[in-house]
Amino acid sequence: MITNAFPYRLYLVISEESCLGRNFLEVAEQAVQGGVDIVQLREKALSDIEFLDRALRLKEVLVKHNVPLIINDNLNVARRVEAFGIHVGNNDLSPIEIKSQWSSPHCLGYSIEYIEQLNTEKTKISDYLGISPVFSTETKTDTVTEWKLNGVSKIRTLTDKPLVAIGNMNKQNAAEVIRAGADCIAVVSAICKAENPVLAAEILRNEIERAL
Ligand SMILES: Cc1ncc(COP(=O)(O)OP(=O)(O)O)c(N)n1
Ligand SMILES: Cc1nc(C(=O)O)sc1CCOP(=O)(O)O
Ligand SMILES: [Mg+2]
Repeated sequence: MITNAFPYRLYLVISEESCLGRNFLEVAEQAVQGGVDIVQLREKALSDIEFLDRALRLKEVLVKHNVPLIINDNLNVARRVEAFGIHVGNNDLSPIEIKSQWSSPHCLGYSIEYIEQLNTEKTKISDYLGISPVFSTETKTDTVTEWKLNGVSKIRTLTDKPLVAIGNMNKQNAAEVIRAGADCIAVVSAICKAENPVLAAEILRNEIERAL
């Protein structure tokens, strides 16, 4: 469920390469203008120095709009950029390590790929959970469980943590995924590959709001 610590509804996960050759900073700012209220920088192929450079530039844009920055996977970059938080999955630095190395109140997101994860210490100490993936997607293919709507509902019955739905989320399915129990919708393609990222974010935001 939504908390004061995680009040976000529309979550952009962005990388330079997802933006079809456009400037990713402009795409991020347009997304925020359309209603994105939290942004994750996910760069899988850059060096730490390059990742840090992109993160610093993105943070400069987001700070103007009071929108928090989450860093994917890389705790060094997250610390150096003084990010709001970090998102990790089962193949990354463990949430327990992160909490011990980077004190609260930083926000820790953790991907849920197996139902059994809901009973673990890693989940208990995380600030939000990524439902990974709700629907399979070409953007990330090394996934395990396609949760679908009934998976979202099942996870909802087992935890009060804020739930972020990710994986092929778009304007056609956002409302039903919220109604199934997600609190927040995370997207790459639906905004980064949209002809008009402002409009794409506005439509997604409206779909979310109408389902609440
Ligand atoms: C909001 C959100 N949810 C899930 C993920 C996936 O994280 P992970 O499982 O660590 O996979 P990679 O993104 O690192 O490939 C995410 N990034 N964001
Ligand atoms: C970054 C990420 N994580 C996923 C997961 O399942 O954990 S799916 C994904 C990519 C989502 O991209 P799109 O909105 O283009 O489907
Ligand atoms: Mg990861």
